[in-house]
Amino acid sequence: MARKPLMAGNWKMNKLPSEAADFFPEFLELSKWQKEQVDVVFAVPATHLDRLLDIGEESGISFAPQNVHWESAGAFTGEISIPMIQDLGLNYALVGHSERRQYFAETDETVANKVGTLLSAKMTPIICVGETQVERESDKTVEVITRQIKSFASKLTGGDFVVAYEPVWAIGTGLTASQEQAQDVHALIRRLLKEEIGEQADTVRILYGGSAKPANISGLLAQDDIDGALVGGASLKPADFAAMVQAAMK
Ligand SMILES: O=C(CO)COP(=O)(O)O
Repeated sequence: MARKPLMAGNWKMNKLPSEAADFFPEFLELSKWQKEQVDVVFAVPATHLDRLLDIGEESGISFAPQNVHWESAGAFTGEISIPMIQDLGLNYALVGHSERRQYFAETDETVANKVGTLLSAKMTPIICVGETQVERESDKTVEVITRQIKSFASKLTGGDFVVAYEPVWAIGTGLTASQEQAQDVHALIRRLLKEEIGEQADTVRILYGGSAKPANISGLLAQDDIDGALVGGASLKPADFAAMVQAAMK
């Protein structure tokens, strides 16, 4: 099953709104990105989204928030709703990033609620899962990934979604999962999805994240069940992310 690769950058809490637009001319020039071949999404701070709409329109790059709330409106100080994101004309949203789970008390249940509301709104969640170092070392990887996938499975009632496998021990550490380690978990995720949604699981894009960079991206993308990457640090540098998008076009 040929799945169109998706290369996503996650800027996390980096760059100022006034600096954000400067990134894209250089990225587009260096990458020679062909949008028919690869989808490109940047998850940026919410303060940047409005300023980037024109760039999205002209280039075909999709922009996304790094988090959303599952309720449509109400007394949730500091939160951003899915209708607000949709009102900007955006389609993707990152949910369940391990930094949200670790530092902001995001749980399997809140992730599932966000997935449900995004799919009801016909948006495309990019749902992050991944085990910690302690969990991997105690042979709990399969158990943790299974729990995380099953926690939102009941919300998968149609619509497009993306899963990002991000082993927590590989994020920002310079440690990348080996191609084989990553492929094993991606294949597990697809098997679990198949149990829930049947053959549609073959169309779901599963991204790898965790110290992905120009030097290791081709090997990762060559794996059967790795359909792209969710890139942190290397997505802040136009030349690095351009090289990674090029790798996905080959
Ligand atoms: O968390 C990540 C992307 O969401 C990965 O970050 P790094 O690519 O910096 O390891």
